[in-house]
Amino acid sequence: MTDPHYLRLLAREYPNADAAASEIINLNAILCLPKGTEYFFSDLHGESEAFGYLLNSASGITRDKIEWLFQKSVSLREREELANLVYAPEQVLSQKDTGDDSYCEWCEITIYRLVQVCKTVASKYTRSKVRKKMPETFAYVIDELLHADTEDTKEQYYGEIIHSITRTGMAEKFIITISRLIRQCSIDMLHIIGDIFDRGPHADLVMDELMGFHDVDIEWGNHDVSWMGAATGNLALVANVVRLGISYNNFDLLEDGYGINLRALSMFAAEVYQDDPCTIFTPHILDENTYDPVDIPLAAKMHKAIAIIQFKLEGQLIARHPEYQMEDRVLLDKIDFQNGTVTIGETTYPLTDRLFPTVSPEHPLELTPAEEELIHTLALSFSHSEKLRKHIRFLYSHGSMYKCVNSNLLYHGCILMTEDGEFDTVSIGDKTLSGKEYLDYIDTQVRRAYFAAPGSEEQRNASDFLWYLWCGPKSPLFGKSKMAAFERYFILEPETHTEARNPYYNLIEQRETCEKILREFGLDPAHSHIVNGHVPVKIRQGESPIKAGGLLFIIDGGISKAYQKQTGIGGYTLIYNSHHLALAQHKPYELAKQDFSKNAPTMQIVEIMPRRLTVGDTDNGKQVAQQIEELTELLKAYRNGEIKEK
Ligand SMILES: O=P(O)(O)OC[C@H]1O[C@](O)(COP(=O)(O)O)[C@@H](O)[C@@H]1O
Ligand SMILES: [Mn+2]
Repeated sequence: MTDPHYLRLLAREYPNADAAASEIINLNAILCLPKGTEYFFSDLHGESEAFGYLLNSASGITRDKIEWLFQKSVSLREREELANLVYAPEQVLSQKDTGDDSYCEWCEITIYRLVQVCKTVASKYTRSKVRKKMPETFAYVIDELLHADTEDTKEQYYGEIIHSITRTGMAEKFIITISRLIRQCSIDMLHIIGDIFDRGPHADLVMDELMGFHDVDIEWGNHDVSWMGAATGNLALVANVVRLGISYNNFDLLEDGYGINLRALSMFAAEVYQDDPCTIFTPHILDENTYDPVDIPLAAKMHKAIAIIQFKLEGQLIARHPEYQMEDRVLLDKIDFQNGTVTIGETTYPLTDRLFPTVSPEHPLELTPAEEELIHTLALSFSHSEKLRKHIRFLYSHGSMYKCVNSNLLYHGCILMTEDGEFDTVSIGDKTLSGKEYLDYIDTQVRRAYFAAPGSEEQRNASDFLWYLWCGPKSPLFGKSKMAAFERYFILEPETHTEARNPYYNLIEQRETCEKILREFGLDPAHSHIVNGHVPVKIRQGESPIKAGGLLFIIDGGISKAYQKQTGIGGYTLIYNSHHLALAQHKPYELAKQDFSKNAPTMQIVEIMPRRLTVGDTDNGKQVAQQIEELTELLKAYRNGEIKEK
């Protein structure tokens, strides 16, 4: 029974029985439409070009539609061109000879074909939903073209519209617009399961793309919270993102993308480490910088300078938070500067680099005055970056620790577990949290770091907690026993580099574990799945992204170039449409872009739906059904006179 007060509010929008009844009819029609296509990504790691391509090609969804429509009537070469046009219209158009006699004819035929493709992809949506996706300029024309039927008179009308588009010199603009609409209709919802940032060259462009997308949610990854923490002024995280950025040669992103001024750091590093080659700090060069080509030996010095600052700041942060129980992660104070060794636990190891001009053996965690000034200058640069502010805001407004959507549970890292398959517990104050409750608690803290009064104790603690989420042993975003950054720089012995994964990663091979997790989040294991990112699936070593007989998918397949050696592929995407759930395995983008048609993704249908799913089967459908119920009550209230019609 709907609250009468609410019914009165509803009556303002639907002032009489006819209005309520016609909305009920509309909503019922929506429930019968096929469910829209959901598209899942994870671990984009700044690979904006590869992402753009995967997004625009929708893992071949559009190509399939083109095949279905034109296989018998259009040559393969032209079908390829049409698909490429939908993915990257500007690029294809720029290669056309506009002076050619047949150019106008090509435009008209192309527009005609694009309209057919658009009709097919838009057929899943109501007219009004498609209209909302249309840019104003061509909204009326596209609407007419999509809904003109093919009787003779209409055919003429149709031809006339296309003709006048080319005659008025608007063909290119129209092609770009309708291609975009096709792309937008191919994907109804986009889910990004964390780690947009770090390693690859342009997380900023990935964020721009996401912000322009009509329906997107983000499940935060450990790299994302690290940037969120840097933006909220956490100095250890400022150092961390700068260190990772330099170590992957992401100068374009830092300086040009976000306007982070690295001049002070480069001057400091050049001076302090002038005679030190800083060899072990040589950055990985996966991509060249366009705007900020950097001198590699200088970048190595900057890398070392910021790494040392980070280790000091982390030591201070750990001291501020005994509850994190991470004292064993402070290693600068375990160095024997005279002998050039470090002692971890019972074992003493020689250091690969013994030059620490800024570390005082008596107070190893203290920043020098110059380091202090430097890190504050950098932090200021982060908080002043308008672009970064917009992107972080979006991570907050569209992001969360996890999401349950259409019977799928999405999160980046893991749900902490003990060896014997129980949810691991964490003590926070006088509470003991685990599973969903712990994730909810974290979600609140992450928001507090951004929204609490700047500089308040509450805000500073929450912001330090973002650092814990980056690398703490009980961080479900990290899911490993320790972050061995210090060891990987300074110690050769590989056993010190091991970061033990949480038992979760073995346990998810069993159905039982995944069922338990799904139930914890209120989902029925018989109809639900978990989608997870974070750990690259080592296909070369026989690992599979499909766990527990298809209850869980790990879709970190190496869109990030840094991981392609391990995974052997260019990443996974998951597609959930009205017919099935499918896993697309992509070729590395560098290879794919040499010839897209020969390097199409391999699709594996992992689950076929028992019948074609409709909007009525989705979460959104449940809301629509609820609205129908409320409107039906309103209608009743109008009819029995409880509420007066207007
Ligand atoms: O190889 P890099 O870039 O130094 O990064 C290694 C670090 O990244 C991590 O793998 C975390 O990043 P991911 O979330 O991408 O796995 C740490 O466990 C590890 O210490
Ligand atoms: Mn991760």
